[in-house]
Amino acid sequence: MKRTISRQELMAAATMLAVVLTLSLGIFVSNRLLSSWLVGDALESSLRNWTESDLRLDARQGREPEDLSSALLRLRSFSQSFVPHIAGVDDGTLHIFELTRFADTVTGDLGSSAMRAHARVPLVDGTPADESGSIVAQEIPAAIVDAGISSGAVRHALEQARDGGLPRVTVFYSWWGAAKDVALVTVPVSDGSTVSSVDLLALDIAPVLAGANRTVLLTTGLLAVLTVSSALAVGLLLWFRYRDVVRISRNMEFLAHHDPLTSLPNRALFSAKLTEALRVTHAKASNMAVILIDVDKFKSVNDTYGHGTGDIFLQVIADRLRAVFGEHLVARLSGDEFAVMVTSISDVARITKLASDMIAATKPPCVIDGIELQISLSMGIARANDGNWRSSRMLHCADLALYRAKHSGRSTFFWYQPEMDAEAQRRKEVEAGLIKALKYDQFDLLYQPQFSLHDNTLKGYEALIRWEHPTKGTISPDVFISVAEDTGLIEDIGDWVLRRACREAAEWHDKTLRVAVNFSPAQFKAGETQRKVARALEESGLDPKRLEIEITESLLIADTDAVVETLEAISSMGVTIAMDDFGTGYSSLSYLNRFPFNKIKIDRSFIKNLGKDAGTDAVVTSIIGLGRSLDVLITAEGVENQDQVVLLRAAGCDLVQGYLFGRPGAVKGPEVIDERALPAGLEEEDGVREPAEQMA
Ligand SMILES: Nc1nc2c(ncn2[C@@H]2O[C@H](COP(=O)(O)OP(=O)(O)OP(=O)(O)O)[C@@H](O)[C@H]2O)c(=O)[nH]1
Repeated sequence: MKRTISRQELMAAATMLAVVLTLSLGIFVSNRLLSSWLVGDALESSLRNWTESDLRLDARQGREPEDLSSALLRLRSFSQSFVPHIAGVDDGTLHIFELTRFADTVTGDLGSSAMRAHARVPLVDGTPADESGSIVAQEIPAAIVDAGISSGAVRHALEQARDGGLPRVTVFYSWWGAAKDVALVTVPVSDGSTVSSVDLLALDIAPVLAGANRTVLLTTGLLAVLTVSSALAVGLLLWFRYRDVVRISRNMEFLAHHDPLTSLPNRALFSAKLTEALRVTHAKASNMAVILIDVDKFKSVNDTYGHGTGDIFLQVIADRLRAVFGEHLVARLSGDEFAVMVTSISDVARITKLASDMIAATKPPCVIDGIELQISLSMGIARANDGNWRSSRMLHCADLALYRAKHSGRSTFFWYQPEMDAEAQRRKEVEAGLIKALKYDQFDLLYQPQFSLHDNTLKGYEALIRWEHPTKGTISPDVFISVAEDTGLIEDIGDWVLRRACREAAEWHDKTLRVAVNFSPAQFKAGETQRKVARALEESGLDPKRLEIEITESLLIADTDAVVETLEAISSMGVTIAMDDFGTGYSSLSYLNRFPFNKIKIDRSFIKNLGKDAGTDAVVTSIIGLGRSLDVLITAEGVENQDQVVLLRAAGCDLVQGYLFGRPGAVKGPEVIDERALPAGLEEEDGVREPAEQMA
């Protein structure tokens, strides 16, 4: 398969090439410089250091020229004053003498075989150079060339010497920068005004080189080691950097498509895969499904145990999802929302089985830092069974099914059904209607009386909201409160109820009657709610003792200090705090410890079965007993017949509320219970249930 070279690979190759070139250049330059310094410079400076005193003219005239070579073998240095000394003296004898003398004094170091050749090259009279600038001399002596010096080098040396001046040493270098073992000494011989000839000495400088080369080799080796190790270090650094860059870009790539907390694919990746899978499904005319999963009451885990525990909780849930849906694509879409794409299974029964398995997998509790947390998941499933499905539609349909699961008691799953679209549409309309209702003041309050069973007197009313729709008539809170909670409109609606109830109660004729107002957990804002209560009291002038706030225990599931502090602040104003729907929650008794309630309202589901079921009787009796021992008033709601009243009174219940005593309506004057007037066994009329008495 043809592979293209990546930019990084090109860069690496270029870097390696640069390193090799730098290395070679470094070795060459170091060799050259060192050789030049150790050999050439040393020899030349020896020449220059030669002093007149070294050249004492204790003439031994007549010495044979052939002695010259042995004398020269001892060549050590030349003197600047060498040339002047020979100037003007008989060329042959004195010059030989001088050289001999010179050799006698300075050649000790080079050894007996140092002189490879010597020759004198007379320059052509007056015309040292031809038109081309080359030296015109007699033939280049063969002995010098044979000694290993090229004729070009000799010619060059002659050219330099023809201007006179000092003797000169030329050292030759190999291609890789090391000095060759032969050097050329050129000595201009002057007759006073012009250089008449040049003496050439080819010297074997191997002994000099032997020492120098050792140093050169050592230094070169050192340099090579340094260069190689620097190159390796640079290479290593470059490699680490490259590896980091690759790792970072891989991490970035991973993070762009995955959730860092659970390492599951994120929404972007899930949507892309879903789109692709739908395309394939369409092409193959097959089926696929999406399961949308939401953690139930996850906010309370965060609120109760902190976000750290919440994070671990999410990781545990992700692990359980992986365990059950291992073969399928599991993703975390947002906070506590996950999704699974099921492509390999298409029949409804098997997908349903998967969902049931997942619910079963939530049963074992999750233990985090010794805290046992129960996992509860709600799921919505949508299946694409034709080519018209788009990813957004799939997710939307699964979401509708999830909504149904959430509002059907949670910890369950629902399949998407086409009628859910109509339900979603209805909720949208309700939402739009609620916005208008707030704007055009379409809400109204009805009041349901609460009587004391001790003295049969009216003690107060519970305020219940109604929506007087201009075209649809009266709408029960059952229809719109859940929409208001889902959309956040509950805050404005709750505010309206509180202010209106306070204002109207302040105007009641009987200033001893209390008014009870329901607070949805969705409208309760720690730190803010007490300010709203204070403002409503201030605006209305209602005595705080006449106001009662009813909350449900779900508010206390999130047992944050802030919630308790807010309740305490409201209580300290003199307002009564009642726990509504007692007995329907998770572990009701534990919540009574968290805040000192003034009143507990037994949920109507218990009262309904009172006298019919021994177990319910026992629960109601014990709740009333609990109220007594805690010194908390007990109200029974949903009282509909006299048998219930008899049993409640026998158990010691303090207050009653229900159709038997009055439907939600307008406030009347002072009332007492006329038990003789009460119809025995009053039931719900026309199958219409008593509207929810709270906004939750
Ligand atoms: N610990 C933690 N919490 C998160 C994270 N992302 C979102 N959340 C919280 O998750 C909560 C999700 O809230 P909801 O789904 O609206 O509330 P819920 O309590 O699960 O309510 P239901 O879904 O109706 O059962 C919010 O409180 C977010 O602050 C996260 O990464 N870690």
